[in-house]
Amino acid sequence: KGNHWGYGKEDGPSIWHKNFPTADGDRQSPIDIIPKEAPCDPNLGQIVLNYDQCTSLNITNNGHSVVVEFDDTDDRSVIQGGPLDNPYRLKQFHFHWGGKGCHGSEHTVEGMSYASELHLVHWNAVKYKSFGQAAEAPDGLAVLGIFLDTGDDHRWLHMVTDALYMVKFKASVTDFKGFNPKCLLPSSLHYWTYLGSLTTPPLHESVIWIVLKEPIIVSEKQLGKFRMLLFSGEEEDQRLRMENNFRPPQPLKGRKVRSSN
Ligand SMILES: CN(C)c1nnc([C@H](N)S(N)(=O)=O)s1
Ligand SMILES: [Zn+2]
Repeated sequence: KGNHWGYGKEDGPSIWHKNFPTADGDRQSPIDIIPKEAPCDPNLGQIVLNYDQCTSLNITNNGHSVVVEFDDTDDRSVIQGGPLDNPYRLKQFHFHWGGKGCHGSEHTVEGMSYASELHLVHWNAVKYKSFGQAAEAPDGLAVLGIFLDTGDDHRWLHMVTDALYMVKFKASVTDFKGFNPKCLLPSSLHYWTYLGSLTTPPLHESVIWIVLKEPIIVSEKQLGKFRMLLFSGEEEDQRLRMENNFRPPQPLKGRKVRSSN
């Protein structure tokens, strides 16, 4: 069907342009970040995350990733500062990861990919009335990208991985209250920023990307739990393991990447 897409040979990133022509646009994401070509911009302030009043609602398997959704009916949890002219409301976060032993981040740094990448998706509720409207505006969304590298167990990620068995199948959802994603941040908020897009269809070119330089560390065991998720629904006969749900880097097309100090 027209809006079907996935990460397989027949429906993956190299095919998306057929149903989603924006895939060939001038500000597509992710990209390969080259630090020495991303000069420090002294006008870039620090980013400020006000997540203390955030309200997580549920965790769901949407057939492409595992998503934790938030109550975004008011400005209780926002990101502001840095390249942003307004506060942007937290709507959801999700992950992208690889297969066993393979890397699965979307952004790369000088050609190097990390094991996984966490995206915290925010929208500009000052200028736009809804997420949907913001998602189609050039300054509508702000996505905070955090790399996951492997090493020791992450002390808080278990709160997410312990819930994954409840959302094994596509379209499954379960309550997920009281989770504050502040616990998934690295110690430094230094970042790269550039103008890009959603990395999954419809690939709208509406994202101000803020990619943190410092990865968080999670264990192989914790990452392995993401791979028990399935792309397929409970009623489907094939058991397609959810892994390698990342889009490869896209052409920069003259864009400038800036660095906070
Ligand atoms: C509708 N929302 C919240 C999103 N649509 N596409 C999203 C992509 N997974 S990403 N990676 O955030 O661009 S997130
Ligand atoms: Zn994403």
